[in-house]
Amino acid sequence: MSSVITVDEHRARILAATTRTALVRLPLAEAVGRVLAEDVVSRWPVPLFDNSAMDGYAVRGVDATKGAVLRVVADVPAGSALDPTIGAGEAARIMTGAPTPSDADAVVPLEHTDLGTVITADAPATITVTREPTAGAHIRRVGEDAPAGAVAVTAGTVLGPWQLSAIASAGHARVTVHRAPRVAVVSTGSELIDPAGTPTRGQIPESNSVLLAAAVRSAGAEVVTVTTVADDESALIAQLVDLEADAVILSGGASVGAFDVVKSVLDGTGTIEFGPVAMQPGKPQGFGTDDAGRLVFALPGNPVGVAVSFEMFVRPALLTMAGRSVIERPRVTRAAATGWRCPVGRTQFLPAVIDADTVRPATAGGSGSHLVTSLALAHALAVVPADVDRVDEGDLVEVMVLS
Ligand SMILES: Nc1nc2c(c(=O)[nH]1)N[C@H]1C(S)=C(S)[C@@H](COP(=O)(O)OP(=O)(O)OC[C@H]3O[C@@H](n4cnc5c(N)ncnc54)[C@H](O)[C@@H]3O)O[C@H]1N2
Ligand code: MOO
Repeated sequence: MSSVITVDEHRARILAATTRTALVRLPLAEAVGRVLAEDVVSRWPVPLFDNSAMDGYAVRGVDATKGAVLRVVADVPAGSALDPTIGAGEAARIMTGAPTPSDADAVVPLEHTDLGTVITADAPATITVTREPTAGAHIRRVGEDAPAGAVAVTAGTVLGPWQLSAIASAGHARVTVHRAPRVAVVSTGSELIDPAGTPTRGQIPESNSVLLAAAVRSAGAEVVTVTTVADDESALIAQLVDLEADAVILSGGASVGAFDVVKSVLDGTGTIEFGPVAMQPGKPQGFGTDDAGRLVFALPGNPVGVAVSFEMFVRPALLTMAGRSVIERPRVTRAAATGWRCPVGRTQFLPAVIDADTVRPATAGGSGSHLVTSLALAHALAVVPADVDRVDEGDLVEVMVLS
């Protein structure tokens, strides 16, 4: 893969090699962010039974005229299995969520009685109705949300808090989902030190693994290891042996430098190939499947290149592995608030700031792949085609929205 290929070609190659993870049964508490693999069918109607939407009194509507005095003959708290008989001129005190007695056809809220919301341990002997209920008032009917046997959540849905709540209500404590992809992050470079360290000449704080691990987690995948290794072939090989991962993301050492060990160690292993992709930043890329079947992404070391490469190549693959069908970021069109230069022959991905109408570079320094601080300001990537050499103020620009 030494001739230049396009971003789309590289992506297609990656996605062709990407398969979904195995199915697992997970308790609901562990399933947030996972993709549901099969429809979840409600075991019962939702709500399960007619119940009160208010704290108040279950009544026969015909009796509950304004000013009527009703005898309170029963007390029905939530969780009660009681189904008291309610005769003419009678009522049952009832709490929100409690099953409405079969004889009742309306609920009078506490506020619509002479006693108001003053609560006593025991139900009062009588109440006076101060506002007449409409027919069926404040009764939540069995199955009005969903009938028994209905599909509560469909296969393919990404499980968030609301979906998990619907599944629990449908009577299921576990779900069948695609297992979270397991990802190892390996930064390479003899110049890298811990961010809390004191750099001597030539050293810099290691930031790519911080970005990648956070990005992997944001994409709903699991980070199994995060390591930094020097530009040393045997150290890198030792690091890669026995990695329990579906995918390995490396940064640095992907280009043509004398000490680019990632390329020298991995090029030709399994299906892994290195070569330039017509993009800026992120030109030197390596990708393939290693002998253990793991997807290997060898990203260039420059931090903005790492950020862009993750967005364009790694994230879509991780989402595909996790069973997602939507793997693209939304794209919008905005007018450039200012002009900037673009590299001819490479699609430009520029960290950008957008508002309702405009897009502008996140940094005044242009699109350099080393401008790591610009990433903190950006929440979008401006995408400028390879044949454009500059964007002028007012030009319409396509933008990927990242958050
Ligand atoms: N003669 C040529 N030189 C370069 C070419 C080329 O085509 N011919 N391509 C340039 C481009 S474009 C890129 S991008 C870089 C990519 O090089 P590598 O993938 O080998 O990356 P490194 O050299 O290891 O690092 C580049 C840069 O990023 C810094 N870095 C690396 N890792 C980290 C990290 N974990 N945290 C923070 N910063 C990191 C590193 O110090 C370098 O400054 O090659 C060009 N050269
Ligand atoms: O492709 Mo490199 O990331 O432009 O500097």
